[in-house]
Amino acid sequence: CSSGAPVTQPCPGEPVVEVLSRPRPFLGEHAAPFSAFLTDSFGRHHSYLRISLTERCNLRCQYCMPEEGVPLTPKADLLTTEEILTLARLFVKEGVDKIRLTGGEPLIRPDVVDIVAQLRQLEGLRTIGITTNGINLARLLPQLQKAGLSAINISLDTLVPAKFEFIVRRKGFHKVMEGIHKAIELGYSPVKVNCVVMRGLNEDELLDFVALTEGLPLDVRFIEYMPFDGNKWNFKKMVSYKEMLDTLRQQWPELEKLPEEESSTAKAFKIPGFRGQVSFITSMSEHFCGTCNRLRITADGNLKVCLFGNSEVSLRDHLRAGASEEELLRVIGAAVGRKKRQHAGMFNISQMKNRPMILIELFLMRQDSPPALPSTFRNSLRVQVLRHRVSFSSQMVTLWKGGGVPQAPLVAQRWLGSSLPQRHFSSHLDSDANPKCLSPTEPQAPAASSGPLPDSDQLTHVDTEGRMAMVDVGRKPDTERVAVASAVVLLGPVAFKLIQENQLKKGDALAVAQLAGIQAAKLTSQLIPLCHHVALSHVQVQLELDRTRHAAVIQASCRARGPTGVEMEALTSAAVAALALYDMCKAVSRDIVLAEIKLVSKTGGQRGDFHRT
Ligand SMILES: Nc1nc2c(ncn2[C@@H]2O[C@H](COP(=O)(O)OP(=O)(O)OP(=O)(O)O)[C@@H](O)[C@H]2O)c(=O)[nH]1
Ligand SMILES: C[S@@+](CC[C@H](N)C(=O)[O-])C[C@H]1O[C@@H](n2cnc3c(N)ncnc32)[C@H](O)[C@@H]1O
Ligand code: SF4
Ligand code: SF4
Repeated sequence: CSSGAPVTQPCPGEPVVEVLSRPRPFLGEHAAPFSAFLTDSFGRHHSYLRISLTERCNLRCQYCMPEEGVPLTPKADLLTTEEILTLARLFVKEGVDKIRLTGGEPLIRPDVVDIVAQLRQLEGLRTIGITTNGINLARLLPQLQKAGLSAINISLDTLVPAKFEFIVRRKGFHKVMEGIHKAIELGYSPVKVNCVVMRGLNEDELLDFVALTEGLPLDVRFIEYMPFDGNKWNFKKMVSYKEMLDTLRQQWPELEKLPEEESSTAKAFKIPGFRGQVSFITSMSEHFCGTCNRLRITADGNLKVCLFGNSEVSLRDHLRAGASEEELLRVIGAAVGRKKRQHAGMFNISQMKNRPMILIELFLMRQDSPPALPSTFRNSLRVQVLRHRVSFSSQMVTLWKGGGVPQAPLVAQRWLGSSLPQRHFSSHLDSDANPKCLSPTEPQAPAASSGPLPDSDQLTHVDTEGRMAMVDVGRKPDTERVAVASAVVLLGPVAFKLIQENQLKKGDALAVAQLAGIQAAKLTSQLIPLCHHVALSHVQVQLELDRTRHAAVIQASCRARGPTGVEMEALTSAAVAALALYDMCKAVSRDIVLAEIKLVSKTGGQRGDFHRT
């Protein structure tokens, strides 16, 4: 999940979950072993870290960003500069020697020059690169170069200004060209130009792009169009590497293949006598996962071990919870250890959920919206039920006002089900039956019914006539509530090994259990009869393998601001994640024990904090 409440430390007395030792390639007598934390179970060393500096962008490229835009993470949830540098320092200490700053558009982050300058101080970091759309490049490059920027990749998908505006939905062609020339002038070599090739859009410009390399020291890189949420990827729109190569060879039969660079995304070629070169990034038709050395940190602080994997872990939450370096490394090591051998294949990844590209570098789409909704609506629908009130994202309002989905209020109400009385809903519609957009920071509407608070010596779940009743929490003050619960699944050696190697026939058990836990937290009020519906602001479920016990240790953490706590959400989440793990493994063993479901900590309630000792 993208979100995640501050993660608590393992409790004293809890079993220590060790990082699994992974096979390491032979390194020679004198070479220092590469960090085990950054080595995955296939022996790949992750020495290249991509950090997204922002989710924002001054362009709107069709292949990267859904037309209706992307919901942005609140600023407070994005990594601060200090957090970025702390993480970078840690990764570099462990052996990362190349960092690429990306985004969104990294050059719209106001302190980008300062970030480069501070990264430059990190001993062991050999390359600091940026991937940019080039709009602000000419202006910033001199300062960036002085600060220590060593490599530049610039995106440009067409050499026709009018087409540029169509593809990126903004103006700016000439600024990008100016940026490219500035990079050449300042001595960057080669200047890499990234061109995403889409059939019917720009595949007719391949030769024009190659022609640029005759006189300029460019590496023009043709990129196969990749599928991400909301980018309308379609196999027919993708132009494969082989097809592009054929087109080039017809014009330049002498095209020469250059030696492969280790762990590079690109296959490079050169036309003899040309100053520059041409490359192909073949993520779709010929993946290069075997030599993958990349990790990513998203702008909201999640570690994403694979571009096409949707498993993420929040380093931000661990940092903010005061995790020590060792604890952070343990979390990083566990995530790297779970990295898959390769991506799931072109067609599978086009079916799976992943962030839109602009946010990769979690936005977990609501997956529980009713299937009857038109997909554009489903993807952009963001409705929050904040105890007795409903708020809609501005994006949603635009859609509505644009007449896209006139039945939206009804549909949303159906989605929310009967849990929300009509009056609460309609009070947020204006006289034209359009929703009023309330931001989550606006004062909350008073609770609809707020009877007396229960007496402390009264049974809280029984009314004065002895019937079952929910506690009325309407008058309790809203406070920030966090609860963490855990569960242990004793898998036995057979299921443990299969999970560890991700070899279960049913698929990635840890990922399924994690999602089940997140879903369960959201559904708690529907499962536990007298439990209130709580508008959760974060749910995080983490699973780690404990080799000593052949167990999976689950930790679920829930956060909400409100008058009632979230321990039931955290407990339900951990319990259901454990059940889901059982379900994934029952075909290989029934000797699986679900154990130790317990509350680890709870903060923010009137009765004081609880920490299990
Ligand atoms: N499959 C896969 N493709 C990637 C990954 N990182 C980048 N790419 C592809 O490479 C393209 C260009 O990305 P860049 O930001 O220029 O990064 P790069 O290719 O790693 O750049 P260099 O560091 O110069 O090698 C992207 O559009 C992707 O198609 C990755 O981790 N996995
Ligand atoms: C997400 S952008 C971020 C950096 C910067 N804003 C830029 O455009 O260069 C990083 C790279 O991903 C590429 N990209 C984005 N969406 C893609 C897609 N669907 N398929 C292939 N490459 C994509 C972009 O062209 C760009 O080169
Ligand atoms: S590819 Fe880069 S420039 Fe284009 S929308 Fe995505 S982040 Fe912005
Ligand atoms: S798809 Fe995943 S494993 Fe493959 S190269 Fe990209 S990040 Fe690495």
